[in-house]
Amino acid sequence: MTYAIQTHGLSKRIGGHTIVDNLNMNVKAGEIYAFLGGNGSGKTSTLKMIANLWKPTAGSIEVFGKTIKPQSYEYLQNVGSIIEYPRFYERLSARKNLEIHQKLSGYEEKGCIDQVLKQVDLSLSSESPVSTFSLGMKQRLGLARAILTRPSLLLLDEPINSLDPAGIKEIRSLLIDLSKQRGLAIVISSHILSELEEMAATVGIIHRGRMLTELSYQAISEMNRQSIEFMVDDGQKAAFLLHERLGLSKFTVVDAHTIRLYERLNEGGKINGLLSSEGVEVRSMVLKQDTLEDYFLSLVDRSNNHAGESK
Ligand SMILES: Nc1ncnc2c1ncn2[C@@H]1O[C@H](COP(=O)(O)OP(=O)(O)OP(=O)(O)O)[C@@H](O)[C@H]1O
Repeated sequence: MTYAIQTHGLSKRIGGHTIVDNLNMNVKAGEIYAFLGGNGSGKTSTLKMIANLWKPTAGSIEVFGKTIKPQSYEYLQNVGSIIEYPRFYERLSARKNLEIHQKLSGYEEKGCIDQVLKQVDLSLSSESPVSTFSLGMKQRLGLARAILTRPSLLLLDEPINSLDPAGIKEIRSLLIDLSKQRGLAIVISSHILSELEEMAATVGIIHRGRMLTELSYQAISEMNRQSIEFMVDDGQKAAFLLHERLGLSKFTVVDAHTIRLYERLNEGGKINGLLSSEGVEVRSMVLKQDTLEDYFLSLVDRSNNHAGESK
């Protein structure tokens, strides 16, 4: 397995506060990786360390198998990034901004500016000053600049959160295309789960500087399953009946009164009937869609409770 990024025990302390805490991140080459976490959870700080804008306090980072040192800058030729807000020479045109970037990075390939402008759908506005661009256009120009030198890894810090739904859709399909066409690994940080879960092969969830979990797409799809949630007076007895009488196995006992069933969803009435006839009181029966959002919130809850206990 080739990894675009692996961090090992990565930590950052500033002013006595640990803002990235022993973080292990694993981004495979060529995949889209959603880096999810609430405000202030440490996403930008992590990306800054991967881009060598900040030095870690502890731990290490490998990019395509090479350990990053404070003086390593060559690897950045292979890394495009938009960290925090993309800044441009506002009075200059989009094309001029890209020409300057091309010159500074020493990347000579002819025609690449036209190609990326086309890819981000800015060909028609390429001669207009950037100051006349909407936020969405600036985000797209930022992407054009980040992919201009044909990197194998893109680091995008919240590239979609300030866009309207149409803009989000556009950027999302552009990123999926880029990843497919160029085999780019893309790390996208966000605090909006629903926008990323459809496109990401892996999701990493960060909270208070710690990686709570990394999930594959397959695990995510399983999480997006439909289920029937039964609220009952006796969860154990209900579970016994489901298993022994109906031969069901795809269910989870969430707590003493809650059972979530993932099979034979069109037979809810019949199952309800059986439970009742065997003396289990069914208080409610609801069709549910588990989402990554639910999972994320439960992980954060668990982590908060754990932090509370260890104080
Ligand atoms: N230069 C700095 N000096 C001190 N503390 C900082 C600095 N930069 C960030 N922090 C703190 O580190 C924590 C993590 O911030 P970071 O910007 O990495 O989070 P984030 O997940 O990107 O948040 P957001 O989604 O709001 O951008 C926050 O508590 C923030 O206040």
